[in-house]
Amino acid sequence: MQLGVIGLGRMGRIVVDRVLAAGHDVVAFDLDEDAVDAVAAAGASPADSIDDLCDHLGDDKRIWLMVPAGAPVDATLETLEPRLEAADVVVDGGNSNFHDTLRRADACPAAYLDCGTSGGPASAELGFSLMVGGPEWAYEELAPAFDAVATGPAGHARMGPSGSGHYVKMVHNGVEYALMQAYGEGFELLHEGRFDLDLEAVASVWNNGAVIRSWLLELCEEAFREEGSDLGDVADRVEGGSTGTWTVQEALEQEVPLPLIYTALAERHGSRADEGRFSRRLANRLRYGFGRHEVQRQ
Ligand SMILES: NC(=O)C1=CN([C@@H]2O[C@H](COP(=O)(O)OP(=O)(O)OC[C@H]3O[C@@H](n4cnc5c(N)ncnc54)[C@H](O)[C@@H]3O)[C@@H](O)[C@H]2O)C=CC1
Ligand SMILES: O=C(CO)[C@H](O)[C@H](O)COP(=O)(O)O
Repeated sequence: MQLGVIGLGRMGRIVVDRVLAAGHDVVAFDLDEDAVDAVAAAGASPADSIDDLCDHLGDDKRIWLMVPAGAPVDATLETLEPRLEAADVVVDGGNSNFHDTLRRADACPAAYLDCGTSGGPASAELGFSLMVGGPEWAYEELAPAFDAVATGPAGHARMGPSGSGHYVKMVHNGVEYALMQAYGEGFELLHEGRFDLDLEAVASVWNNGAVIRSWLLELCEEAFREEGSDLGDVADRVEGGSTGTWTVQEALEQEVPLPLIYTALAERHGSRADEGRFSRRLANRLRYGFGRHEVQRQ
């Protein structure tokens, strides 16, 4: 198949590389010319505008957006839409708010797939977990691309109609916040408590057979190995927060109590007062582990 990819940052570059590695053709565009040059060197056809990308793709366009959520998605769609028809398919692989997705799917002349993407840049080798919403025929049509970008056929599934993919990813991120908070609190007690412990060794032994082993715990182990048991100069400041806020807002609307996820979100807000809490310093470092988000340092 031939796939157009718009947005070639940390995540879009991986989409391009994995789709090329699976033997498909890629036409790629980004506002950043250096990013376009880099994927051209890797084998993609470069486009110097969205119109140029559409010219390369011809009829039955398949286009994957991997730009930041919010205004960049609307700006991209505004330019794309005059070039789209009902037989075309657009995938939004970013962390868009599902309310925005419902509005966009309704307005888009093409079939619109919302694709929640989990795994982060650290999963370039393994592939991502993809949660897809939208028309079934469009999901089937894009299956070769999903197979390539995900860990394989088991790494993607259609969740339901438009919006459901981003809805499931929003809840996934709420769970991510709560898990980071739980590990952070446990390690904070171990760090502040009555024994002088090697936290890399604790994380390592927990990752070998313990009930609480997980990828996030492997990233805790990596963080202690690279920063030391006291996390060095990693600051008590956790950035991000939009996806957790949406999860809590939706829980309030649905009257479903989510005290753990709310508390984890509130801890992020609290971290902006910089009180030096160990749990938040670990959460700050873990966001680098999975998302390559910049580590805030003291
Ligand atoms: N980094 C992560 O761990 C994950 C990120 N995501 C989501 O994936 C999306 C992309 O994230 P990243 O790759 O991390 O961001 P990034 O900031 O690394 O890359 C974004 C790219 O989009 C380009 N861009 C921005 N506006 C554009 C426009 N109007 N037209 C064309 N290109 C444009 C930028 O030049 C940049 O190269 C976001 O929605 C993010 O929330 C989803 C899962 C994990
Ligand atoms: O989706 C992700 C991981 O699953 C991204 O890393 C996202 O940026 C994390 O959310 P936040 O920025 O709110 O921490």
